[in-house]
Amino acid sequence: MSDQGDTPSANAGKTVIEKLGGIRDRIDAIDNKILSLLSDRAACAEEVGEIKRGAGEENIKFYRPEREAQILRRLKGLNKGPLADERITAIFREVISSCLALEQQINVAYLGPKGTFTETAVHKHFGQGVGSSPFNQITDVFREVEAGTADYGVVPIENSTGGIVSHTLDRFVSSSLKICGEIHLMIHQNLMCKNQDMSGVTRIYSHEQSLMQCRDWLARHYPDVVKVPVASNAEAARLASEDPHSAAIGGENAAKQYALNIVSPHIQDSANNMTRFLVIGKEEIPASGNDRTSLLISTKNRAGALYKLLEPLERHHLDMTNIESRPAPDTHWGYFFFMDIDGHVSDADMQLALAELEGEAELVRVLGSYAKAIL
Ligand SMILES: O=C(O)C(=O)C[C@]1(C(=O)O)C=C[C@@H](O)C=C1
Repeated sequence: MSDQGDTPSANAGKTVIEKLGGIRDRIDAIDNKILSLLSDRAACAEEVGEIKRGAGEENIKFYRPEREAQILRRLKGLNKGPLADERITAIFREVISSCLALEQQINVAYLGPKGTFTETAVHKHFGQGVGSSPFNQITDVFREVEAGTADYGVVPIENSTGGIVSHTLDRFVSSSLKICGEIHLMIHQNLMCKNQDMSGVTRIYSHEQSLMQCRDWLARHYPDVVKVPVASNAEAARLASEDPHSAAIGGENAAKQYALNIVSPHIQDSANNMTRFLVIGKEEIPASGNDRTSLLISTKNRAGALYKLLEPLERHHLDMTNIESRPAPDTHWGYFFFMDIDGHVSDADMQLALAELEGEAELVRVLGSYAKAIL
């Protein structure tokens, strides 16, 4: 069959079956090429793994998030469609994840239980090739990584509707772990129950953040149904799976996990409901070319203290994208500030600003420099 075998003119007069047959032949030939190229790529990854192992250096890293970010960014830039950037990124994420698994199996601890948005974030960032284990508390995720039982951890840090996750911020104060990456996940909330519809349902379970994200929709559609906050959306789904008079709000994963029917999809009040997650680990990540740096700074509670912290950033033209303050109860310092700044800690202007900040603050700790989320 020629390459042009199924062009409109070549297809004229053919039956639908014949036309489809021609295109399917082409798809089969393309799949054969993709398979062969995937095998070549996987063999390269095996070679990379051998070189890394052979280098004999302690702490050599198989997982290289900055390199992964560069690959995905480059391919996203080259993509001309018709597949959306998001799909191309997801496909190549899986390819890289499977290649990494040939080099080394890595384990990721996350805020569970199974079926939460954090689990979805783990696989959005690491693909399906990693091992993942759920833990009930944010502090448990930190502990697993600190103890070396898990290589990395994933925890939520902020939601565009619900705001900051203070447990995560506070835990950095007592931890020496680094931030190795960030994940942005669009959050779609769904109403789900055991039956095909909501008749007979008298209560709706969900995490309080999710209830908040759907507050207006719930007030419009189910003003008289009792809303019950529980520890996680997955727990809500579990409860709804055991009681036909209950429903739950959560992600598709939670519905799948507990075999519930989604009776109303995408019920969150804001179309741009996004949660940001952090990847935590033990190492510092080299620059990828488009990075963010997170700082933990403590200062005495005196007039103008915050202004003094911001001055060095302005002097060195650094963009601060986020700042959060938290009280520091057991110290004489007064406040901790968590800042996100565009750039990498190895950049010259960042180094100058950090040196000046150290002169102003009681404590300046770089929590990590890491590639910005790709999509
Ligand atoms: O370039 C490397 O260091 C690799 O290990 C290869 C590879 C890849 O498949 O492209 C795999 C895992 C790393 O996290 C980054 C990239």
